[in-house]
Amino acid sequence: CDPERNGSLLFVVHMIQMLISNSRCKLICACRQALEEYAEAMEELAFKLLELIARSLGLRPDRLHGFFKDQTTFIRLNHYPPCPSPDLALGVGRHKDAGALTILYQDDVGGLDVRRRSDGEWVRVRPVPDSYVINVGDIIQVWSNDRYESAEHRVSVNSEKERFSMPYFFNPGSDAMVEPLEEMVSDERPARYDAYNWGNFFSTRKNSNFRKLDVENVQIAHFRKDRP
Ligand SMILES: O=C(O)CCC(=O)C(=O)O
Ligand SMILES: [Fe+2]
Repeated sequence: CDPERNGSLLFVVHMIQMLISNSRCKLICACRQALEEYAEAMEELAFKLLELIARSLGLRPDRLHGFFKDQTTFIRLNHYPPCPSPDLALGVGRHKDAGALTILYQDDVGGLDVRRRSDGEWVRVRPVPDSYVINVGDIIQVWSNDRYESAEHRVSVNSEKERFSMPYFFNPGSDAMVEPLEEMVSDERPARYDAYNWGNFFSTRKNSNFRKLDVENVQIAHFRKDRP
């Protein structure tokens, strides 16, 4: 064993390790920067959508802004590998988005299904290039006292193609108490929900959101005043 040769081998290994971790770091930094820029653009869009929703409810355009001071907004990067038996597996189990708004980017593979209210059928959301799918979440359903509805959806997998999607979940601060807005409540249409704390609701929900459950996860229906 030649200590000099060993030393230079170790040096080469060390250099390779440095190169690998350096390029990994560069990749992570580039990815981080792209995501930060994306998040900024999404936030701008989310506030515009929030204003449109407020207007559609006859409210001041900035009526809902205050709830988003200490946002718990996040982005998820979803990868659904191909599955040889798509009938036996789901990419994401049925659920409703718990937050205020979801701005979903999906590639051209398709797999998002929305439950049609009239007959309970699952309907595929056809991917449209250069466009987003906007989900109204549970919070807007509650704020609007059921004028808006959070749609149930799921993701089916594809037998041949992998699929990518990137939802931006626009959520209020964890201290926010969610309840029907006073402007949405009247003698003819009393508040349909009791107030709940968003932070507690979300931490309970996210622990089991995407598993196939025998029992229903926490839902806004549990806060309905007319629940059985
Ligand atoms: O991948 C999708 O199209 C939707 C994913 C989804 O519903 C979610 O992450 O909440
Ligand atoms: Fe979702």
